[in-house]
Amino acid sequence: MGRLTLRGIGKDYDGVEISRDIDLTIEDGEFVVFVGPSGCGKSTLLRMIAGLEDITHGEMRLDGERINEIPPQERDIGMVFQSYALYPHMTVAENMAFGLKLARTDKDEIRHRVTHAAGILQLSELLERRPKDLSGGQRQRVAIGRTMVKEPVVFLFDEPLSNLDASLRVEMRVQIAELHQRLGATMVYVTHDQVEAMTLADRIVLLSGGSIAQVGAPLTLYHFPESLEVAEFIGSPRINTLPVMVIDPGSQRTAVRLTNGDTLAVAVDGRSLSPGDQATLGVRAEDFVAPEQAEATLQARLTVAEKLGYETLAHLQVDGVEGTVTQRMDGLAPLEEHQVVPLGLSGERCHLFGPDGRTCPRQLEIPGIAH
Ligand SMILES: Nc1ncnc2c1ncn2[C@@H]1O[C@H](COP(=O)(O)OP(=O)(O)OP(=O)(O)O)[C@@H](O)[C@H]1O
Repeated sequence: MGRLTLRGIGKDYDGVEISRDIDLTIEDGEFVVFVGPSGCGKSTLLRMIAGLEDITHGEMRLDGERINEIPPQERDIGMVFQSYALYPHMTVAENMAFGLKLARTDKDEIRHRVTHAAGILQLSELLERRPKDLSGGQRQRVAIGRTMVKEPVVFLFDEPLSNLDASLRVEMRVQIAELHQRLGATMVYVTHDQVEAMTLADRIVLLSGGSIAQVGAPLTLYHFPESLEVAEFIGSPRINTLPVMVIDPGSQRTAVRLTNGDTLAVAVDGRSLSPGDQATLGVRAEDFVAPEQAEATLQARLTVAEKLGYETLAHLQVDGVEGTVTQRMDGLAPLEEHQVVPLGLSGERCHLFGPDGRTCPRQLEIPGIAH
Protein backbone atom coordinates (compact mmCIF):
# COMPACT_ATOMS: atom_id res chain seq x y z
CA MET A 1 0.00 0.00 0.00
CA GLY A 2 1.04 3.60 -0.38
CA ARG A 3 -1.70 6.02 0.55
CA LEU A 4 -0.54 9.46 1.63
CA THR A 5 -2.73 11.91 3.50
CA LEU A 6 -1.69 15.51 4.03
CA ARG A 7 -3.86 17.54 6.40
CA GLY A 8 -3.27 21.26 6.91
CA ILE A 9 0.39 20.92 5.98
CA GLY A 10 2.45 24.10 6.21
CA LYS A 11 6.11 25.11 6.32
CA ASP A 12 7.78 28.20 7.73
CA TYR A 13 11.44 29.12 7.31
CA ASP A 14 12.53 31.62 9.97
CA GLY A 15 8.97 32.82 10.39
CA VAL A 16 8.38 33.13 6.63
CA GLU A 17 5.51 31.00 5.37
CA ILE A 18 6.60 28.86 2.37
CA SER A 19 3.71 26.37 2.19
CA ARG A 20 0.30 26.59 3.81
CA ASP A 21 -2.98 24.74 4.24
CA ILE A 22 -2.09 21.80 2.03
CA ASP A 23 -4.92 19.25 2.17
CA LEU A 24 -4.40 16.35 -0.16
CA THR A 25 -4.93 12.60 -0.32
CA ILE A 26 -2.79 10.62 -2.73
CA GLU A 27 -4.27 7.19 -3.34
CA ASP A 28 -2.31 3.96 -3.48
CA GLY A 29 -0.86 3.51 -6.97
CA GLU A 30 -1.67 7.02 -8.09
CA PHE A 31 0.72 9.16 -10.16
CA VAL A 32 0.46 12.70 -8.85
CA VAL A 33 2.45 15.60 -10.28
CA PHE A 34 3.20 18.82 -8.37
CA VAL A 35 3.55 21.61 -10.86
CA GLY A 36 3.75 25.38 -10.68
CA PRO A 37 6.02 28.34 -11.26
CA SER A 38 9.50 28.57 -9.78
CA GLY A 39 9.47 29.17 -6.03
CA CYS A 40 5.85 28.05 -5.48
CA GLY A 41 6.94 25.40 -2.97
CA LYS A 42 6.88 22.16 -4.99
CA SER A 43 10.24 20.84 -3.81
CA THR A 44 9.58 21.89 -0.23
CA LEU A 45 6.36 19.87 -0.19
CA LEU A 46 8.06 16.83 -1.72
CA ARG A 47 10.93 17.09 0.78
CA MET A 48 8.44 17.19 3.65
CA ILE A 49 6.92 13.94 2.35
CA ALA A 50 10.42 12.45 2.12
CA GLY A 51 11.22 13.57 5.67
CA LEU A 52 14.06 15.83 4.52
CA GLU A 53 12.29 18.94 5.83
CA ASP A 54 10.47 19.33 9.13
CA ILE A 55 6.76 19.93 8.90
CA THR A 56 5.80 23.16 10.70
CA HIS A 57 2.02 22.70 10.66
CA GLY A 58 -0.37 19.85 10.04
CA GLU A 59 -0.21 16.10 9.90
CA MET A 60 1.08 13.66 7.34
CA ARG A 61 0.08 10.00 7.26
CA LEU A 62 1.29 7.04 5.21
CA ASP A 63 -1.23 4.20 5.16
CA GLY A 64 -2.89 5.65 8.23
CA GLU A 65 0.30 5.99 10.29
CA ARG A 66 1.47 9.47 11.32
CA ILE A 67 4.93 10.04 9.82
CA ASN A 68 5.71 13.63 10.84
CA GLU A 69 8.41 12.53 13.29
CA ILE A 70 9.68 9.46 11.41
CA PRO A 71 13.20 9.95 9.94
CA PRO A 72 13.56 9.63 6.14
CA GLN A 73 15.35 6.27 6.14
CA GLU A 74 12.57 4.72 8.22
CA ARG A 75 9.76 5.92 5.95
CA ASP A 76 8.78 3.46 3.26
CA ILE A 77 9.43 6.20 0.71
CA GLY A 78 12.19 6.47 -1.92
CA MET A 79 13.35 9.66 -3.60
CA VAL A 80 14.99 10.19 -7.00
CA PHE A 81 16.80 13.52 -7.16
CA GLN A 82 17.42 15.95 -10.00
CA SER A 83 21.19 15.52 -9.63
CA TYR A 84 21.70 11.78 -9.87
CA ALA A 85 24.19 11.78 -6.96
CA LEU A 86 25.81 8.52 -8.07
CA TYR A 87 29.10 7.44 -6.49
CA PRO A 88 31.71 7.87 -9.26
CA HIS A 89 34.08 5.15 -7.98
CA MET A 90 31.35 2.49 -7.84
CA THR A 91 29.95 0.45 -10.71
CA VAL A 92 26.29 0.65 -11.68
CA ALA A 93 25.59 -2.56 -9.73
CA GLU A 94 27.43 -1.24 -6.65
CA ASN A 95 25.62 2.08 -6.83
CA MET A 96 22.29 0.30 -6.98
CA ALA A 97 23.19 -2.08 -4.15
CA PHE A 98 24.69 0.52 -1.83
CA GLY A 99 21.59 1.43 0.18
CA LEU A 100 20.68 -2.23 0.67
CA LYS A 101 24.21 -3.05 1.84
CA LEU A 102 24.00 -0.28 4.43
CA ALA A 103 20.72 -1.74 5.60
CA ARG A 104 22.52 -5.15 5.91
CA THR A 105 20.20 -6.84 3.45
CA ASP A 106 21.07 -10.44 2.63
CA LYS A 107 23.59 -10.69 -0.26
CA ASP A 108 21.48 -13.03 -2.41
CA GLU A 109 18.48 -10.78 -1.90
CA ILE A 110 20.56 -7.75 -2.99
CA ARG A 111 21.73 -9.58 -6.12
CA HIS A 112 18.18 -10.63 -6.92
CA ARG A 113 16.75 -7.12 -6.52
CA VAL A 114 19.55 -5.42 -8.50
CA THR A 115 19.20 -7.92 -11.36
CA HIS A 116 15.43 -7.51 -11.38
CA ALA A 117 15.55 -3.68 -11.37
CA ALA A 118 18.30 -3.64 -14.01
CA GLY A 119 16.12 -5.81 -16.24
CA ILE A 120 13.16 -3.46 -15.98
CA LEU A 121 15.32 -0.36 -16.50
CA GLN A 122 17.32 -1.87 -19.39
CA LEU A 123 20.56 -1.63 -17.44
CA SER A 124 21.50 -5.34 -17.46
CA GLU A 125 24.35 -4.82 -19.94
CA LEU A 126 25.73 -1.84 -18.05
CA LEU A 127 26.01 -3.21 -14.51
CA GLU A 128 29.84 -3.23 -14.48
CA ARG A 129 30.26 0.29 -15.93
CA ARG A 130 31.05 3.36 -13.87
CA PRO A 131 28.84 6.48 -14.00
CA LYS A 132 31.35 8.47 -16.10
CA ASP A 133 30.91 5.91 -18.90
CA LEU A 134 27.12 6.34 -19.04
CA SER A 135 24.90 8.80 -20.91
CA GLY A 136 22.69 11.22 -18.99
CA GLY A 137 19.62 9.06 -19.55
CA GLN A 138 21.43 5.91 -18.38
CA ARG A 139 22.64 7.70 -15.23
CA GLN A 140 19.09 8.77 -14.54
CA ARG A 141 17.93 5.18 -14.90
CA VAL A 142 20.61 4.06 -12.41
CA ALA A 143 19.37 6.69 -9.97
CA ILE A 144 15.84 5.32 -10.38
CA GLY A 145 17.17 1.76 -9.99
CA ARG A 146 18.89 2.67 -6.75
CA THR A 147 15.53 3.78 -5.38
CA MET A 148 13.65 0.83 -6.92
CA VAL A 149 15.74 -1.84 -5.19
CA LYS A 150 14.58 -0.50 -1.82
CA GLU A 151 11.04 -1.40 -2.93
CA PRO A 152 9.41 1.65 -1.38
CA VAL A 153 5.63 1.99 -1.43
CA VAL A 154 5.94 5.62 -2.52
CA PHE A 155 8.41 6.99 -5.10
CA LEU A 156 9.23 10.68 -5.08
CA PHE A 157 10.82 12.34 -8.11
CA ASP A 158 12.27 15.85 -7.89
CA GLU A 159 12.56 17.21 -11.45
CA PRO A 160 14.34 14.03 -12.55
CA LEU A 161 14.57 14.97 -16.22
CA SER A 162 15.66 18.59 -16.03
CA ASN A 163 19.33 17.81 -16.76
CA LEU A 164 18.55 15.91 -19.94
CA ASP A 165 18.32 17.27 -23.47
CA ALA A 166 14.90 17.63 -25.10
CA SER A 167 14.72 14.32 -27.00
CA LEU A 168 16.02 12.31 -24.05
CA ARG A 169 13.45 13.95 -21.80
CA VAL A 170 10.67 12.69 -24.03
CA GLU A 171 12.15 9.19 -24.05
CA MET A 172 12.61 9.09 -20.26
CA ARG A 173 9.13 10.48 -19.74
CA VAL A 174 7.70 7.49 -21.56
CA GLN A 175 9.94 5.14 -19.56
CA ILE A 176 8.78 6.62 -16.27
CA ALA A 177 5.15 6.20 -17.36
CA GLU A 178 5.89 2.56 -18.25
CA LEU A 179 7.66 2.03 -14.94
CA HIS A 180 4.60 3.30 -13.11
CA GLN A 181 2.38 0.87 -15.02
CA ARG A 182 4.69 -2.05 -14.24
CA LEU A 183 5.26 -1.32 -10.57
CA GLY A 184 1.85 0.09 -9.74
CA ALA A 185 3.51 2.06 -6.93
CA THR A 186 2.39 5.48 -5.73
CA MET A 187 4.47 8.14 -7.46
CA VAL A 188 4.76 11.82 -6.65
CA TYR A 189 6.64 13.86 -9.20
CA VAL A 190 7.76 17.49 -9.17
CA THR A 191 8.29 19.46 -12.34
CA HIS A 192 7.86 22.97 -13.62
CA ASP A 193 7.24 21.55 -17.09
CA GLN A 194 3.51 21.50 -17.76
CA VAL A 195 3.91 19.04 -20.66
CA GLU A 196 5.52 16.52 -18.31
CA ALA A 197 2.71 17.13 -15.85
CA MET A 198 -0.01 16.69 -18.48
CA THR A 199 1.46 13.49 -19.92
CA LEU A 200 2.44 11.68 -16.72
CA ALA A 201 -0.16 12.60 -14.14
CA ASP A 202 -3.31 10.80 -13.07
CA ARG A 203 -3.86 14.02 -11.15
CA ILE A 204 -2.04 17.34 -11.23
CA VAL A 205 -1.62 19.47 -8.11
CA LEU A 206 -1.01 23.01 -9.29
CA LEU A 207 0.74 25.02 -6.59
CA SER A 208 0.89 28.77 -6.42
CA GLY A 209 2.53 30.85 -3.72
CA GLY A 210 2.78 27.85 -1.37
CA SER A 211 -0.82 26.68 -1.56
CA ILE A 212 -2.92 24.55 -3.89
CA ALA A 213 -4.49 26.47 -6.79
CA GLN A 214 -6.28 23.40 -8.22
CA VAL A 215 -6.13 19.62 -8.09
CA GLY A 216 -7.55 17.43 -10.83
CA ALA A 217 -7.03 15.25 -13.86
CA PRO A 218 -4.87 16.96 -16.51
CA LEU A 219 -7.77 17.43 -18.93
CA THR A 220 -9.99 18.82 -16.18
CA LEU A 221 -7.42 21.52 -15.47
CA TYR A 222 -7.10 22.17 -19.20
CA HIS A 223 -10.81 22.47 -19.98
CA PHE A 224 -12.17 23.58 -16.60
CA PRO A 225 -9.50 25.73 -14.92
CA GLU A 226 -10.75 27.36 -11.72
CA SER A 227 -8.77 30.54 -12.24
CA LEU A 228 -6.97 32.54 -14.91
CA GLU A 229 -3.70 31.57 -13.26
CA VAL A 230 -4.39 27.84 -13.78
CA ALA A 231 -5.64 28.45 -17.34
CA GLU A 232 -2.44 30.33 -18.16
CA PHE A 233 -0.16 27.72 -16.63
CA ILE A 234 -1.67 24.63 -18.24
CA GLY A 235 -1.50 24.32 -22.03
CA SER A 236 0.98 25.19 -24.70
CA PRO A 237 0.75 27.59 -26.43
CA ARG A 238 -0.57 29.63 -23.52
CA ILE A 239 -4.28 30.44 -23.52
CA ASN A 240 -5.08 33.73 -25.29
CA THR A 241 -6.55 36.45 -23.10
CA LEU A 242 -8.70 39.24 -24.47
CA PRO A 243 -10.06 42.15 -22.43
CA VAL A 244 -13.86 42.38 -22.45
CA MET A 245 -16.59 44.33 -20.67
CA VAL A 246 -19.47 42.49 -19.03
CA ILE A 247 -22.85 43.56 -20.42
CA ASP A 248 -25.37 41.01 -19.23
CA PRO A 249 -24.39 38.30 -16.74
CA GLY A 250 -26.61 35.21 -16.77
CA SER A 251 -26.66 31.68 -15.45
CA GLN A 252 -26.33 30.00 -18.87
CA ARG A 253 -24.90 32.75 -21.06
CA THR A 254 -23.04 35.92 -20.17
CA ALA A 255 -22.90 38.67 -22.77
CA VAL A 256 -19.62 40.58 -23.05
CA ARG A 257 -18.39 43.37 -25.34
CA LEU A 258 -15.14 42.83 -27.24
CA THR A 259 -12.58 45.55 -28.02
CA ASN A 260 -14.05 46.01 -31.53
CA GLY A 261 -17.54 46.67 -30.12
CA ASP A 262 -18.98 43.23 -31.04
CA THR A 263 -20.86 41.30 -28.40
CA LEU A 264 -20.45 37.63 -27.57
CA ALA A 265 -22.67 35.42 -25.39
CA VAL A 266 -20.18 33.26 -23.51
CA ALA A 267 -21.54 29.90 -22.29
CA VAL A 268 -20.72 30.46 -18.62
CA ASP A 269 -22.51 31.17 -15.38
CA GLY A 270 -21.54 34.81 -14.92
CA ARG A 271 -23.81 35.62 -11.99
CA SER A 272 -20.80 36.56 -9.85
CA LEU A 273 -20.18 39.48 -12.25
CA SER A 274 -21.90 42.84 -12.68
CA PRO A 275 -22.61 44.81 -15.84
CA GLY A 276 -19.67 47.12 -16.54
CA ASP A 277 -17.06 44.79 -14.97
CA GLN A 278 -13.76 44.48 -16.82
CA ALA A 279 -13.30 40.75 -17.38
CA THR A 280 -10.96 38.50 -19.35
CA LEU A 281 -12.03 36.24 -22.17
CA GLY A 282 -9.83 33.13 -22.48
CA VAL A 283 -9.54 31.38 -25.84
CA ARG A 284 -7.23 28.45 -26.47
CA ALA A 285 -5.26 28.51 -29.73
CA GLU A 286 -7.41 25.70 -31.20
CA ASP A 287 -10.74 27.24 -30.15
CA PHE A 288 -11.13 29.92 -32.80
CA VAL A 289 -13.81 28.99 -35.35
CA ALA A 290 -14.37 29.67 -39.05
CA PRO A 291 -16.00 33.08 -39.65
CA GLU A 292 -19.20 31.47 -40.96
CA GLN A 293 -19.70 29.65 -37.61
CA ALA A 294 -18.62 32.61 -35.50
CA GLU A 295 -20.85 34.65 -33.21
CA ALA A 296 -18.29 37.48 -33.26
CA THR A 297 -15.17 38.06 -35.32
CA LEU A 298 -12.00 40.01 -34.58
CA GLN A 299 -9.74 41.11 -37.39
CA ALA A 300 -6.12 40.21 -36.76
CA ARG A 301 -2.87 40.75 -38.63
CA LEU A 302 -0.28 38.02 -38.93
CA THR A 303 3.07 38.84 -37.33
CA VAL A 304 4.85 35.47 -37.27
CA ALA A 305 3.87 32.02 -38.55
CA GLU A 306 5.63 29.09 -36.85
CA LYS A 307 5.35 26.23 -39.31
CA LEU A 308 5.75 23.06 -37.26
CA GLY A 309 4.81 20.59 -39.99
CA TYR A 310 1.53 19.07 -38.85
CA GLU A 311 0.33 22.46 -37.65
CA THR A 312 1.17 26.14 -37.91
CA LEU A 313 1.05 28.49 -34.95
CA ALA A 314 -0.03 31.86 -36.28
CA HIS A 315 0.90 34.77 -34.01
CA LEU A 316 -1.43 37.65 -34.66
CA GLN A 317 -1.97 41.22 -33.60
CA VAL A 318 -5.46 42.42 -32.68
CA ASP A 319 -6.34 46.10 -32.21
CA GLY A 320 -6.82 46.92 -28.54
CA VAL A 321 -5.20 43.68 -27.34
CA GLU A 322 -1.78 43.71 -25.72
CA GLY A 323 0.79 41.22 -26.98
CA THR A 324 -0.03 38.66 -29.63
CA VAL A 325 -2.85 36.17 -30.03
CA THR A 326 -1.94 32.66 -31.14
CA GLN A 327 -4.12 30.56 -33.41
CA ARG A 328 -3.46 26.91 -34.18
CA MET A 329 -3.86 26.28 -37.89
CA ASP A 330 -3.49 23.46 -40.35
CA GLY A 331 0.18 22.86 -41.22
CA LEU A 332 -0.57 23.54 -44.87
CA ALA A 333 -2.66 26.70 -44.34
CA PRO A 334 -1.44 29.28 -46.87
CA LEU A 335 -0.30 32.35 -44.93
CA GLU A 336 1.35 35.51 -46.17
CA GLU A 337 3.29 38.06 -44.18
CA HIS A 338 1.05 40.73 -42.58
CA GLN A 339 -2.04 38.96 -43.94
CA VAL A 340 -5.35 39.86 -42.29
CA VAL A 341 -6.83 36.82 -40.53
CA PRO A 342 -10.41 36.75 -39.21
CA LEU A 343 -10.51 35.33 -35.67
CA GLY A 344 -13.93 33.74 -35.23
CA LEU A 345 -15.26 33.37 -31.70
CA SER A 346 -17.92 30.99 -30.43
CA GLY A 347 -19.42 31.48 -26.97
CA GLU A 348 -19.25 27.71 -26.38
CA ARG A 349 -15.50 27.61 -26.82
CA CYS A 350 -14.42 30.48 -24.60
CA HIS A 351 -13.60 30.85 -20.92
CA LEU A 352 -14.49 33.90 -18.88
CA PHE A 353 -12.57 35.18 -15.85
CA GLY A 354 -13.81 37.91 -13.54
CA PRO A 355 -11.82 40.96 -12.39
CA ASP A 356 -10.47 38.84 -9.47
CA GLY A 357 -9.19 36.15 -11.87
CA ARG A 358 -11.81 33.57 -10.79
CA THR A 359 -13.42 31.45 -13.49
CA CYS A 360 -17.09 31.76 -14.32
CA PRO A 361 -18.23 28.10 -14.45
CA ARG A 362 -18.50 26.87 -18.03
CA GLN A 363 -21.91 25.60 -19.11
CA LEU A 364 -20.42 22.82 -21.12
CA GLU A 365 -20.20 19.05 -20.86
CA ILE A 366 -17.22 17.26 -22.36
CA PRO A 367 -17.70 13.47 -22.34
CA GLY A 368 -15.26 11.73 -20.00
CA ILE A 369 -13.94 14.90 -18.39
CA ALA A 370 -15.03 15.56 -14.83
CA HIS A 371 -15.44 19.10 -13.54
N1 LIG B 1 16.24 26.44 3.38
C1 LIG B 1 15.47 27.48 3.03
N2 LIG B 1 15.44 28.62 3.76
C2 LIG B 1 14.64 29.66 3.42
N3 LIG B 1 13.84 29.67 2.33
C3 LIG B 1 13.83 28.57 1.55
C4 LIG B 1 14.64 27.42 1.84
N4 LIG B 1 14.40 26.50 0.88
C5 LIG B 1 13.50 27.04 0.04
N5 LIG B 1 13.16 28.28 0.43
C6 LIG B 1 12.21 29.19 -0.23
O1 LIG B 1 10.96 28.52 -0.28
C7 LIG B 1 10.26 28.84 -1.48
C8 LIG B 1 9.83 27.56 -2.16
O2 LIG B 1 10.98 26.86 -2.60
P1 LIG B 1 10.89 25.48 -3.39
O3 LIG B 1 12.29 25.06 -3.72
O4 LIG B 1 10.03 24.55 -2.66
O5 LIG B 1 10.15 25.95 -4.71
P2 LIG B 1 9.94 25.19 -6.08
O6 LIG B 1 8.53 25.42 -6.45
O7 LIG B 1 10.41 23.80 -5.97
O8 LIG B 1 10.87 26.03 -7.05
P3 LIG B 1 11.77 25.59 -8.31
O9 LIG B 1 10.83 25.17 -9.40
O10 LIG B 1 12.50 26.85 -8.64
O11 LIG B 1 12.67 24.49 -7.86
C9 LIG B 1 11.19 29.70 -2.32
O12 LIG B 1 10.82 31.05 -2.17
C10 LIG B 1 12.54 29.45 -1.69
O13 LIG B 1 13.37 30.56 -1.84
